Amino acid sequence: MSDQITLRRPDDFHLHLRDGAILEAVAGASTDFARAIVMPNLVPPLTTAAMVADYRARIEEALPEGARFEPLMTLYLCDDTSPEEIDAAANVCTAAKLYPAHATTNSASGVNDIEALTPVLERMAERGLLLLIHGEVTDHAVDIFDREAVFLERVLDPLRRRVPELKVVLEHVSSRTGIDYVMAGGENLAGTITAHHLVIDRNDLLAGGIRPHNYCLPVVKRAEDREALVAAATSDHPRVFFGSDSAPHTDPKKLGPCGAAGCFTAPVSLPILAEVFERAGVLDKLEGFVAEKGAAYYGLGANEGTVSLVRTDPYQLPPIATPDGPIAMFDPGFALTWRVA
Ligand SMILES: NC(=O)N[C@@H](CC(=O)O)C(=O)O
Ligand SMILES: [Zn+2]
Ligand SMILES: [Zn+2]
Repeated sequence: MSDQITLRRPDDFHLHLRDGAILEAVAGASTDFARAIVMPNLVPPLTTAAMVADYRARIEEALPEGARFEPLMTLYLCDDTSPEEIDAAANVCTAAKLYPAHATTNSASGVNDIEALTPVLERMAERGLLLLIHGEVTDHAVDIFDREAVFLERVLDPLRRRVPELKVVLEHVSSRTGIDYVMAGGENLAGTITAHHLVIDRNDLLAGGIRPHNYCLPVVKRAEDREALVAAATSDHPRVFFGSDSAPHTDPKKLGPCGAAGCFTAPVSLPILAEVFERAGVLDKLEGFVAEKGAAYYGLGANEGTVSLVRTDPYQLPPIATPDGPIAMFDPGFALTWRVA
């Protein structure tokens, strides 16, 4: 049993850094990662290349002195996005993000008519921008636990047939159906998996008392779904890789009568992943999941340098303080025994 793991510096292919005081508070929490795909669901959302460029400058400003961390930027697609905006975005963005309108946090300005977006998606394919997707339908008649599976047949499959040359990432895959679909999807479809979807299921959200800090979207599902995600993450599949979806909200936002969706995982992601891969008996595959496969799919070079994890006495991390209240650290339900050196 090894007591140290050294990996090529990893990437986080789905991260929320927020803005203002929360950005200040959390920017330093992701700098074990060399790069991260930064989500555009701010208030207001980043619907133009100019807004993205300004936000990128605010992130650089908020990073700790000397941090080696490259934010990879994304454009927020809406019904009004034009192919010309894609041309402009190609200079500052790595990808564009599709939120079905009202699917998740700050998605009210997302896309209502996805088919009408086809010329925009075609331009993205020409420009080499990836399409990142929050893959849930918003139809109230569809049970929330089925919304990812229904999205695949109603929305994603037709979209991929309309624009087959577009590189797509189904983000934060949460179900067996979803990950099976990704793994069978061919070379222009990939999936990201979070740390929290690998360690909690809906019992951890709802059994024995409701735990708002375990509430995220897509909502965590059955144990068998979690097991399918662990099997995929720890496999050799080339297009399944890590995106934390670390999504900080202050406790006043999480604990109200209509609590916000999102788990703050950035500081604990790597220790949780080490535990998951160790339990699966494949610690040697962790580097592929966090530092190789995603970069290859995105067409990015491999990172320079390494990060080490060392085995340690069980520990927990405290919340992060902000002027608007604490941001609780995601609790995987077991004590962490790996620490970033
Ligand atoms: N995952 C979440 O539960 N929340 C994210 C939005 C998202 O990624 O869907 C957030 O911005 O808070
Ligand atoms: Zn999402
Ligand atoms: Zn997210």
